[in-house]
Amino acid sequence: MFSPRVVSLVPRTGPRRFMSTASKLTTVEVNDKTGIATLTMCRPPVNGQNLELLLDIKSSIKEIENDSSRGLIITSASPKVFCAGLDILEMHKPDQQRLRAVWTELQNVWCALYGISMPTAAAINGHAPAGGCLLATACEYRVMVPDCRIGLNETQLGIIAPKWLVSGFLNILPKRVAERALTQSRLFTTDEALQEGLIDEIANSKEEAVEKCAAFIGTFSKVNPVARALTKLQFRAENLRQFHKEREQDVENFLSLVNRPEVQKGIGAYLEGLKKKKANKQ
Ligand SMILES: CCCCC/C=C\C/C=C\C=C\CC(=O)SCCNC(=O)CCNC(=O)[C@H](O)C(C)(C)COP(=O)(O)OP(=O)(O)OC[C@H]1O[C@@H](n2cnc3c(N)ncnc32)[C@H](O)[C@@H]1OP(=O)(O)O
Repeated sequence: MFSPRVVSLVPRTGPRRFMSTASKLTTVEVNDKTGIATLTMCRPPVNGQNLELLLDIKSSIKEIENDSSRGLIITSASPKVFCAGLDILEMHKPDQQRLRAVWTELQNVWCALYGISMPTAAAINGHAPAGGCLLATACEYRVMVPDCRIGLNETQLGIIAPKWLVSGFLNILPKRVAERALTQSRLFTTDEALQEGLIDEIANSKEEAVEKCAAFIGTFSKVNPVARALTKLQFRAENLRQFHKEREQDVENFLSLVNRPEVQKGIGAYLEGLKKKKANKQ
């Protein structure tokens, strides 16, 4: 199902690049000068998180961790979308084993990114609803391009986002703002996100966003890396501990929710809506 990764290293002069996986759903490029790794999601058109993309993101994070990079920047190859969240097709009339694997891998990706000790930043070069927002809020810093939307819109879809999925969001926003945003399924515009503190900076292009993320990671150059790492993990340990306690039950909750006939009907209608949107554009 998932082919072994092919790692090809290009010369150490100039930026070093590894093509992360045989399937190329992500790439990892390490800048030799700064030691910062950029993980790019490349599943057109919207980086819908299907099983293969999730497995690939997880492997790339682990690869970056093992390579002892100085920091990790996550971004997207898509021009308008950072990540559209879970691939809805994975949830429509699902194969049960695959559905279980999808949710388990979403958990694994979150856990790997949220719990990594090196500095992390998201260069949000497009829309980031739901699972896209999850990735961005697992990072320590966020830079977003103008005129996009970010947020957790699960409630609108009839889903109660589990605690672990919300914990990054809650690290960033005041509880009151987070509660209102979740209950209203609010997708923040770039300007609103900056105003509320959901993102840290705005950049005019993806390149500028990546540069700003690298500058943030650079601010740690004079900080003891072990002390930094332990301090970060100390802040995140309680959320991770709670997650590990509940992760198995969380998978069962997800499966039982998605399999409910009314939810399947809702997913079908949602997919139709996305298709109609395309037809209206043409
Ligand atoms: C719907 C009910 C779900 C119930 C599930 C029950 C339990 C799940 C529990 C929790 C799950 C939580 C996490 C999640 O991530 S759920 C996913 C939520 N994601 C969204 O709601 C995003 C939907 N997409 C959009 O809003 C827009 O597409 C977007 C703003 C990202 C981009 O807009 P743009 O105008 O650029 O592009 P579109 O024309 O809309 O889309 C292009 C193309 O991509 C397809 N597509 C978009 N999003 C998804 C997706 N999440 N999964 C699969 N496919 C997606 C879209 O249909 C178009 O395809 P095509 O028509 O060109 O073939």
